[in-house]
Amino acid sequence: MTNKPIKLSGSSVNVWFGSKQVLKNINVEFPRNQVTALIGPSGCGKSTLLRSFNRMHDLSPDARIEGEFLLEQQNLYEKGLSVTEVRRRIGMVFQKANPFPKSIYENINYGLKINDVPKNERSEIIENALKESYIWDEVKDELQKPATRLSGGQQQRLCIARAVALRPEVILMDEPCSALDPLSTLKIEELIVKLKKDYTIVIVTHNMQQAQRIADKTVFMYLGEVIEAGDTHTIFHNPKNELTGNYVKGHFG
Ligand SMILES: Nc1ncnc2c1ncn2[C@@H]1O[C@H](COP(=O)(O)OP(=O)(O)OP(=O)(O)O)[C@@H](O)[C@H]1O
Repeated sequence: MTNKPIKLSGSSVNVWFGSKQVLKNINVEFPRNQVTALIGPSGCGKSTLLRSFNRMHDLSPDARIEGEFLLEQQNLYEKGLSVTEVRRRIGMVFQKANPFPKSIYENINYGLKINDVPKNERSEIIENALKESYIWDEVKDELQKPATRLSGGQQQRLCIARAVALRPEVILMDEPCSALDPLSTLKIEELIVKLKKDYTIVIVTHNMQQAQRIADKTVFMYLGEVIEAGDTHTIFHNPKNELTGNYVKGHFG
């Protein structure tokens, strides 16, 4: 198990949608500068847990959330802490790349604007974010082109660039490769492994090979609970819980 300090954690987390409880007494820790994979069968609550950390349920009237969510010492649900500030520090990348229907440049510029980054600093930040996300060489001559004309894999790397431009501390990724071909998937995986030098990454994935290729730590969830968490090699090759073993061997899910 890793000895890295904990960057992000959830304690005694319970979440309901209406009367249905979808997360049950979750305790989870994400080490700094590591990639942690959340795995488990469809509907077990992986996305719900991920989204709780950057307050994506704030606008769901039927969502009820209990527990403590900490980014280091910062309580993410503290009264007076704005959602914009939480999301500046905890970026998110979604399953389906979701560029705005604007130029490549503007896709990144927008977040800088709403976070009050001075205008004269933005071009350099945009260039660096595109470089950091392994897409600069492909788009540097057409920054004014609509982002929606990029391929799916390029759009996803642009969305990662959009997240890193704000210098978050954590990047949450919800099945970022599920809509991509194998080559684009490998590029994103390479990128994720590189990004962990600067960011703490939590990724939801259904791809067991992907979890083993990129995650330092893996958390197995089942029916709204964390069944087992540990270093990825142990979870896949020597799990303590029989349910974990059956899931990673593909016996259900
Ligand atoms: N906004 C919502 N309102 C009501 N129910 C919801 C909402 N979001 C999720 N749920 C329910 O919560 C449960 C957990 O869903 P969640 O998407 O977190 O699971 P998951 O493990 O990420 O699944 P998948 O792997 O299929 O994406 C499901 O039963 C789902 O229907």
